[in-house]
Amino acid sequence: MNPLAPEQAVPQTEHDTLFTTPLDKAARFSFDEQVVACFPDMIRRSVPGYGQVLAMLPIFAKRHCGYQQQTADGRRVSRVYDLGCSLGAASMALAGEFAATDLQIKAVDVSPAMTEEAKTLLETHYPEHDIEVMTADIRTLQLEPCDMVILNLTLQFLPADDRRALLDKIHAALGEGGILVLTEKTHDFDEQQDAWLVERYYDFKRANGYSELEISGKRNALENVLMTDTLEAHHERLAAVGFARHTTWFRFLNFVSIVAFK
Ligand SMILES: C[S@@+](CC[C@H](N)C(=O)[O-])C[C@H]1O[C@@H](n2cnc3c(N)ncnc32)[C@H](O)[C@@H]1O
Ligand SMILES: O=C(O)C(=O)C[C@]1(C(=O)O)C=C[C@@H](O)C=C1
Repeated sequence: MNPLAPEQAVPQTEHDTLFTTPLDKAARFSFDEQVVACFPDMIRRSVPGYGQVLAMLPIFAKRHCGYQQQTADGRRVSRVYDLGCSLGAASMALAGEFAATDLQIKAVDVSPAMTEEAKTLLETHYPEHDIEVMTADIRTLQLEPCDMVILNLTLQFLPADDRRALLDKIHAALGEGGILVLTEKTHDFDEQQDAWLVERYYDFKRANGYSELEISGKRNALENVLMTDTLEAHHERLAAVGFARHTTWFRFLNFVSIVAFK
């Protein structure tokens, strides 16, 4: 995939019209069938830099995955976890750049509507690749030894108290030299700076065709569902978990991506 044309990474599907009519104020955002149907369009129009981040994943994998893992049938592969995989866009970005025999991907999501569709998409596009799609809660899932873990916009949906334990588990599963790529929406400590970033983020959504009603409907539905940390809190937590180095390699408004090295 060409990082300069990352829109190729995002499959084109149904247009996101979920918040075009006023909703019950208490309706919580959930990754159900309705979201699945328009998810690629929703995420492309809602997350600044989504395509660019996906496009860099195979580039990072090629530098940091050293075929360190052994499969049940004795092959040496790089094992990658895609945690909170949704429709498997990150897995797809990786599979597209690796020979089928070099990589083993474990894509996990707690939403059965997501994993059902992810399975179909991955089997259709990459029938030869070793990709397992699992419906599971990543908080209780046991991780096998691995070379790379992707948390692309997933940690933000876990209860705050569960985030550290997941990162501890990832750190323990990664082999020496392995990496975690952590992409998140964040907020800024400074209220004024935060307000500016949030306003420009809404401008980004407006520029992508979302109306005021859709923007406020989504904001209400995400309240207490998507809970952001500051960039500093992410780095502090990664340090506490024991990652030797961690660097913010991408930032676009309030969205960031960090790579952490075991
Ligand atoms: C914004 S989406 C992730 C997007 C995806 N990684 C991508 O690159 O297209 C967040 C996903 O995390 C999943 N999720 C939230 N909590 C989870 C949990 N405890 N275990 C597994 N998946 C979870 C949701 O079901 C949803 O599909
Ligand atoms: O914060 C918002 O308004 C968003 O739409 C962000 C976000 C995310 O970061 O995951 C929220 C839900 C959907 O998964 C797509 C994008």
